[in-house]
Amino acid sequence: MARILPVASFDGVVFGATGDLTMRKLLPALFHRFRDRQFPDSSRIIAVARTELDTEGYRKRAEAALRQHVDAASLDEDMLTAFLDLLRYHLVDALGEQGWPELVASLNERPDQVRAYYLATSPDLYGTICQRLAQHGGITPQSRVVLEKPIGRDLASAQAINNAVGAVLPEKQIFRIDHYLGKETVQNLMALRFANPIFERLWHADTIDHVQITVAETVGVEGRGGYYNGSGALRDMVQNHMLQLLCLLAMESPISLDTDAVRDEKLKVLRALQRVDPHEVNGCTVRGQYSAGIADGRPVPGYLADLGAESSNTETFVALKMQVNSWRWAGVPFYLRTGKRLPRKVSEIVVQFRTPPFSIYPRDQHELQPNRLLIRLQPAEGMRLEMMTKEPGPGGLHLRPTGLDISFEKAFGQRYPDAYERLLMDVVRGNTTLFMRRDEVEAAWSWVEPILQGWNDRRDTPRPYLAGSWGPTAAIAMIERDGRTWYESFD
Ligand SMILES: NC(=O)C1=CN([C@@H]2O[C@H](COP(=O)(O)OP(=O)(O)OC[C@H]3O[C@@H](n4cnc5c(N)ncnc54)[C@H](OP(=O)(O)O)[C@@H]3O)[C@@H](O)[C@H]2O)C=CC1
Ligand SMILES: O=C1O[C@H](COP(=O)(O)O)[C@@H](O)[C@H](O)[C@H]1O
Repeated sequence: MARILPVASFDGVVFGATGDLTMRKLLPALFHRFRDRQFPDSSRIIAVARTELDTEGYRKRAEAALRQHVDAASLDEDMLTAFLDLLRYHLVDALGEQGWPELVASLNERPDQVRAYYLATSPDLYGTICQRLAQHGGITPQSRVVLEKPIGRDLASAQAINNAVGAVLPEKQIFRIDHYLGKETVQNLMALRFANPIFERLWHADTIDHVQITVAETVGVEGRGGYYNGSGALRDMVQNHMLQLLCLLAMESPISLDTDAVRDEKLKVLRALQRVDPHEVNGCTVRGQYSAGIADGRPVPGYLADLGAESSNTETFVALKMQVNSWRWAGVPFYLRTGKRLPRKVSEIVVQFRTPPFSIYPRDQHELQPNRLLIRLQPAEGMRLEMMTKEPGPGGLHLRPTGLDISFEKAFGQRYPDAYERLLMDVVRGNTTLFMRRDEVEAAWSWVEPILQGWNDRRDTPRPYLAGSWGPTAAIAMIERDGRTWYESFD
């Protein structure tokens, strides 16, 4: 069983409490932590939104969401009742006056309590919510604010949000969440690299041919079109999750596990990314938008039908070829791809090692060289080192690729907590290690912006791809032009 490190009693305030993220991710995560008695029942979870509800009405919505999103084996009825008792609802319009005095008065009944404000709303509201909280006396020395990604939609809006929030709270009390950093398998990337000298010796342009990062989803836009259509795959997934994965793969070893030591090294990678000038987007980016096809074995509509729109220039898929300008990575391409309505839900990293031009083995055997490390972030979390082995038995020499496999479930024999479970508890602890620092967010936007500009300058439209396919064929062409191919593990 995983070690449970209890946290202090807290007041958690969720703005956006009737939304998809709260119902599908935040409440289930808090329930699991409560069920494991990681926080005391003197804590309060205060739900905030505009919808006309009272606390009883909100508890009913929360119960329905928990019954839908928490596995039945974990849904102990007594625990569920006790958890729902922690919930309170406040009707507050972030842009209006209604509800603010009552909300803050309720919170200030316990002025010394750890107070975590989770902003699960559109990023446009982050500054206003923080300013209103300050105006009404809701910011205390024990207050933290959690900002969901993407923070803004470009560098300027990100800076404006960071300035507005930073005017109310110091950096160490601002938690910019990227839930991928809460995934155990993502945290394990640092252990893989910096706790295993064997890999650190190989982690270099001399031995690595290229790296692939795939974050594939089978879902479509799922009713989130209002947000997603203004975002697209580049802002939604690359500017945050995938660049964070790339940072952890490419960074130098931090001098310690101290929060800023780790974040300093990630920042260096973001600043070393080869800038894609707007006129270069064609050669190193591919955009796609899913059309009607098949998902999870059933017919599904295309993005426009999901959106209820006649047209949209929003990409639901993006593939990129990137370079990190450092001595370690010079000349090693990083291929990234992410999309909705792809054939499988999988997040996977492939480190392809170089195959030497010479071998003592026959050429037809030599060319089979897998010679790669697979890191499966989800599902079936684990790793596989693919290597050549001699087929047993007589009849000449035959080599076969096989794998050295680690299944984290088998190795550790326990439930993997959802990323939000760990991150929410770190917010209560005040531990910002697994959160993004302001300069990281802004450096990521600085790299993404010229690509957005290039697409805009070219009036680029996303290529259609069948739902259930691996995206536009141009994404395959992009990597195959370099004599490589996307790796698709089907186990
Ligand atoms: N959903 C997901 O899977 C993920 C979402 N995110 C991020 O989380 C945030 C929320 O996303 P999501 O839950 O999908 O969005 P939704 O549109 O589902 O929910 C938005 C929430 O904000 C509330 N809200 C809107 N306007 C106001 C206002 N003026 N005052 C107070 N509350 C308001 C809405 O409630 P009401 O209308 O009742 O006021 C609703 O609860 C976004 O920033 C998104 O990028 C990040 C990762 C994943
Ligand atoms: O942040 C987001 O992530 C989810 C995918 O998260 P995962 O943990 O299931 O891989 C994605 O569906 C959503 O569009 C995006 O906003």
